[in-house]
Amino acid sequence: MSSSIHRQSSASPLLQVDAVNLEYRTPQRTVRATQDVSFDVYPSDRFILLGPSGCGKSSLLKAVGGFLPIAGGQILLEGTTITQPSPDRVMVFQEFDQLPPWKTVLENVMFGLVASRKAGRKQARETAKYYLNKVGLDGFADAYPHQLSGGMKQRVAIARALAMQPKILLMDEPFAALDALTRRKMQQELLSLWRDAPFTLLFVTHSIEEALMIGSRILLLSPHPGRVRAELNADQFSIDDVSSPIFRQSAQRIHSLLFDDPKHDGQPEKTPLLHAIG
Ligand SMILES: Nc1ncnc2c1ncn2[C@@H]1O[C@H](COP(=O)(O)OP(=O)(O)OP(=O)(O)O)[C@@H](O)[C@H]1O
Repeated sequence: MSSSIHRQSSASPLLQVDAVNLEYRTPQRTVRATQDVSFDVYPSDRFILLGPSGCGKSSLLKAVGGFLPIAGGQILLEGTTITQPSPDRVMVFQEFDQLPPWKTVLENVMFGLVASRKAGRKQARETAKYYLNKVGLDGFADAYPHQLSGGMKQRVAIARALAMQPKILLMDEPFAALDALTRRKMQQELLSLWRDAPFTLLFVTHSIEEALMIGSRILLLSPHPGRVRAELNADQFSIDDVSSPIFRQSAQRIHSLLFDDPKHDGQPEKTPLLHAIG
């Protein structure tokens, strides 16, 4: 896989998240979800947001998706401020019920293309078939979501997202509800899809192992409210390395960066730490 370090020297960032504060306001109180979070995502990055539960990973993804207004800072896609959802940012969620159950698998994948007028019905059908084939589901085009396993439903959600050819694919713990074997298979399949035709991925997980396997770059966030702890290059690992000593050492190092460094506790990072791991 190509290194994002080289891309960074030649390409402009696709996505710029600049000193972003996110808040949830209720009549009783305001919850600060992230504080001064900054990062850049370059074309074809597999960029991971990694941190403990409640550090604001999903909130950041929602803000990039245009579903959550920001309380401070700015988010730019190709230099333009994100203010609302758009088909150029498509989200895949953890939940298996993200597919309308009354539509067949094929109709589910076609739907966004037709609704957004990216394609007419005929072309949407062809594109949908192409991506269903890519995720190994061409035999299930006429099935309904309730006839599929959890892994198959996630494959449909991925096919539906890729069919839209978004500028950036947003994935919120998409494999977290799967059993361990299916999860590993889906991770492999996602990387294989990326190798076939690289896309830009912003992927949320709280699994250090998954971050190292999937990511080319990893942003570590501190516990609630999320602040940047460090940014890592992680392009050197493949799924086959998962049992290797160097992989284990890197996972341990990330664990320490996330949880063991007392000098960062409660202190917002002024400058994200840049590390190369491995
Ligand atoms: N709708 C909401 N209303 C109020 N507070 C919220 C809401 N959604 C999230 N929060 C709060 O914002 C903070 C960040 O939540 P978020 O879901 O973004 O974290 P996360 O890192 O994705 O967590 P997890 O890994 O558990 O999904 C948490 O303190 C959470 O309680």
